[in-house]
Amino acid sequence: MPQPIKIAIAGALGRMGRQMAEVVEADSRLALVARFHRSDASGAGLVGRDEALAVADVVIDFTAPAASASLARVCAERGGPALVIGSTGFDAAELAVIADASKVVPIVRSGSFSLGLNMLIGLVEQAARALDPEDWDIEIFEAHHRHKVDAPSGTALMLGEAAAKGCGVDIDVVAVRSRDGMIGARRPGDIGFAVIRGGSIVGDHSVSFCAEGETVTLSHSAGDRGMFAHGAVAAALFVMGRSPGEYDMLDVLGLGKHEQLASSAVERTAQPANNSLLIRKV
Ligand SMILES: NC(=O)C1=CN([C@@H]2O[C@H](COP(=O)(O)OP(=O)(O)OC[C@H]3O[C@@H](n4cnc5c(N)ncnc54)[C@H](OP(=O)(O)O)[C@@H]3O)[C@@H](O)[C@H]2O)C=CC1
Ligand SMILES: O=C(O)C1=N[C@H](C(=O)O)C[C@H](O)C1
Repeated sequence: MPQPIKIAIAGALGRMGRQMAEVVEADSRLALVARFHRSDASGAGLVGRDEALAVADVVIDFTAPAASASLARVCAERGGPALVIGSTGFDAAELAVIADASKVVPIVRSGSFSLGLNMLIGLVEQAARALDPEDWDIEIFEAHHRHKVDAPSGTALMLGEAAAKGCGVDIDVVAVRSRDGMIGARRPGDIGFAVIRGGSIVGDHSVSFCAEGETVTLSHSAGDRGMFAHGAVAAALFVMGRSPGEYDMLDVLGLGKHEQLASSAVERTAQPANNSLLIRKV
């Protein structure tokens, strides 16, 4: 029986931090060795960040962009541990910090650790490739709970990138992230984003392809945060002992640019698991 992987959880008092602790504690392949909140907070089962990093093999981080970028920098400076980052809402400078850190430590970062959502991304790219953007307008919709602070969601942005990739265009050129007032007719080839926030919605996303007289909609609805946590566990198992680099959920699922490397992790995740759903669908 291999030694359990030592996991530290950042943002331990957040919605995902609390969910992660439950899922990690229930998984015999993992040992929850530390939970930390803001870097110097302690008490109530929490330790300081540096203490947590000293004892962990992998840190799982669902916090906020600045916190995740700073955590990645610190992990790189100390030469570990490996990181799984689920935070969303990064700007270019923060992404550059994470990319730099990934030259020293392995990092899995994804705007969604949902298996179904990552499958949807492939379907969206395929549909966008098949449908002529002159005839089929692409519109992305997302809905989240009232506490969410970034928009569009990280997932909506990933879906937009997939659609743009399928169309062979640059998302930064075609994205329309807000509309208000006399904005004029829709420009052919634009990819629009629409956002709602309310109540306790865990996360709904859809991508509509709208033509004259017909609309095709691909959608995903998250029912609870547990499945994000199970996806993050699969990412932690994948990233443990991996070479430095920035990986995403497609790599974890064996479908990404590091496909060859990923296949061994899929075998590892196929050990006795409470995330068997994930394995069956890989
Ligand atoms: N990739 C995925 O599959 C998923 C990603 N997410 C993303 O994860 C992130 C967290 O979501 P959620 O758990 O709902 O959010 P919460 O606000 O519930 O939790 C975030 C936690 O991070 C802490 N935090 C915020 N800023 C900092 C900082 N600068 N330094 C240290 N700690 C900080 C917060 O502390 P405090 O309360 O003191 O501010 C809080 O404990 C979001 O970016 C969200 O979009 C969420 C679900 C799934
Ligand atoms: O903040 C959330 O809650 C979520 N955030 C992620 C995102 O921005 O896409 C993933 C999920 O939809 C929940």
